Amino acid sequence: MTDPDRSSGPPALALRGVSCTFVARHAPGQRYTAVRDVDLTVGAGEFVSVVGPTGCGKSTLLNVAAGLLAPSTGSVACFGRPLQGLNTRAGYLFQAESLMPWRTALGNVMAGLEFRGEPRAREIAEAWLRRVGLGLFGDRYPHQLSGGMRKRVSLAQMLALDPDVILMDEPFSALDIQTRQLMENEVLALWAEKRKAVLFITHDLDEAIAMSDRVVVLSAGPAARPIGEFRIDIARPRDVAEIKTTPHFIELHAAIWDVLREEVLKGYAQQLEGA
Ligand SMILES: Nc1ncnc2c1ncn2[C@@H]1O[C@H](COP(=O)(O)OP(=O)(O)OP(=O)(O)O)[C@@H](O)[C@H]1O
Repeated sequence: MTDPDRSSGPPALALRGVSCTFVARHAPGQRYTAVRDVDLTVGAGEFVSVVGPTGCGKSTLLNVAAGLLAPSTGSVACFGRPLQGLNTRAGYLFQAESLMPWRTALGNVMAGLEFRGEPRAREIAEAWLRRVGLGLFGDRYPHQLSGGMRKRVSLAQMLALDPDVILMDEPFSALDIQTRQLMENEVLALWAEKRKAVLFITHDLDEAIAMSDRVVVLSAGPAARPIGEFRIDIARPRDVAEIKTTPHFIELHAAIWDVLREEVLKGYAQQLEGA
């Protein structure tokens, strides 16, 4: 297995000195700095999670990496090239449902491939549906599938396009715990095959540790920034449910929670003030 530290070449993603300022939601004349001066890299083949209190700016950073949001200051590079507009080397998986309700599962997985003009769109989409365990469900519409199945279709849709960088924003948070653990294991198994760079956003520390090579902790906002970084030296392949009871996992959890706890309390207090 390749050690991401030893991979040569530029990182898959490099955010340098990134700040994002918005018009404040509750005070339109004022500006709100969500994140300030953030340096964040994801090496080629590396799985990096960002955790932080609610509203600290995790999704903002992901949107910057996706090219959906231009930072107010700072720069973003993907494999050494400055990002201009959408990050075309990245694939996304978001928390929200993203399937087209008027297309079947197969039709949804085929959509991006067709858009690209891929002549083997159907064949590739069928193969990916089988890979995510939905080979027999290609003709179902999203409303005829369970939440977990819909998430699998979204995963197949994203992976079928073979992105070099995968961006995930709390993709499994709406799923029940058993489905969630199955999906996490499946994502890890698929990831292990190709070792694409992953930037994974979650507020769930257990999930972050279980999945990642590295966990970055963001401070509470405003002007959130990374305040801790932890290498997760747990052997792979991992079973996300099983490793949570191992002494090393518990040790890592305690060390990261030690940094995160105060920020979570700050974030929670801010949320109550804003309510
Ligand atoms: N377009 C915008 N306009 C104004 N404020 C914004 C905008 N986007 C984000 N914000 C603010 O920036 C801060 C960071 O938001 P963001 O969604 O990145 O946080 P998060 O850490 O992903 O939150 P959560 O954990 O709740 O998903 C929040 O206070 C949010 O209200």
